Amino acid sequence: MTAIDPEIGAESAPATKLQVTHLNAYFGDLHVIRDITLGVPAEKVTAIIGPSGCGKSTFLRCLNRMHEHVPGARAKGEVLLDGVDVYHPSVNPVRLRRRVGMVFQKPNPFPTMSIRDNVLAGHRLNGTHIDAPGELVEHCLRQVALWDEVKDRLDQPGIALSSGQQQRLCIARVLAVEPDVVLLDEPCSALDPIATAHIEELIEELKDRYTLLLVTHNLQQAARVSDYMAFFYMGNLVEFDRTDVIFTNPKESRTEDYVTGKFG
Ligand SMILES: Nc1ncnc2c1ncn2[C@@H]1O[C@H](COP(=O)(O)OP(=O)(O)OP(=O)(O)O)[C@@H](O)[C@H]1O
Repeated sequence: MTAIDPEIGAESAPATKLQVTHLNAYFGDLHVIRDITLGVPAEKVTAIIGPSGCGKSTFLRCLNRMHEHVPGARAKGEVLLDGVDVYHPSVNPVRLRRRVGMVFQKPNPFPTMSIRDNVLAGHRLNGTHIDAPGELVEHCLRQVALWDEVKDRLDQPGIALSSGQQQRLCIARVLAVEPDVVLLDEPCSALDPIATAHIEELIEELKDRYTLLLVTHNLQQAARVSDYMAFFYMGNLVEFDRTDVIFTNPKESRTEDYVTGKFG
C-alpha cells in the first residue's frame, strides 16, 4: 500500500499517473459523470465501485477517449496522463489508447486471427515494426500465464480457447503494445471462479509495472486486489481512499452503506 519514505520515516503518497479534474460526461442531454476530480495512483490497482448505472464504465472510457466513439456522447474537463492533457487537439486518440489500454467484460479476441496474431494485433493494426515477433508473443503470453497452455498451438484461432484463456489473451494483446495504464471493465464478469482467480492473480502481478483501474461489481474482488477504491453514486465520486480505509473507516455514510451491503 502506501510506501514508507526512508528519509523522513513517514508515509509518502504514491505518484499520480492520471489526474482527472472536473470531468463531466454526457450521452446527448444525459449528464452521467458529474464533476469528478480524482488522482489515479501510479503502479497501483484502483477499483471503481458503485451501483449499476452510476457511471463506472463511462468514467473509464473517458480516460482513453473511447467515450467519444458513441454518437452524441461528449466529455468536458481535464484528464492528464503524466501531465499531458489527453483531450488536447494534438493528441492522437489511437496512440493514446496504446498507452491507456482497455480490457472489456466479454473476452473479445479477433475471431479470424490465431492466438499469435491476436497478441501481435495492436502492432499490426498500427503498422509498427516488431523486431522479434516470436519473442514478443512468448513474453506477453508468459506475462499473462498463458504460454505453457498455448505454446504448442499458437496458430489455432484465439476463439478456440476457453473464455478465461481468451480473457488472458486479450490482456496479452493489450500488454504487447506496452501501455502505461490498463483499464479493466468488469474483466471477470463472464468467467467462472477458477478463471476469475487466474485474472485476479494476474492483476496482482501486473500492478508492479502498470497502473490498473478495475471496474467491478464484486466487492470481495475489489477488497482482494485493489490498493485504492473510488465509490461512485449517480455519476458523482462519493469517496476515494485506500481500500482498507474504505472498508474499515469510510468517511461517507453512503460508502459505508454500500460496502456493508445496505444498498446496491
Ligand atoms: N451508449 C449509451 N447511450 C446512452 N446512455 C448510455 C449509454 N451507455 C450508458 N448510458 C447511460 O449512462 C449511465 C452510466 O452508464 P455506465 O454504463 O457508465 O454505468 P455503470 O456504472 O458502468 O453501470 P453497470 O454497473 O450497470 O455496468 C447510465 O444511466 C446508462 O444508462
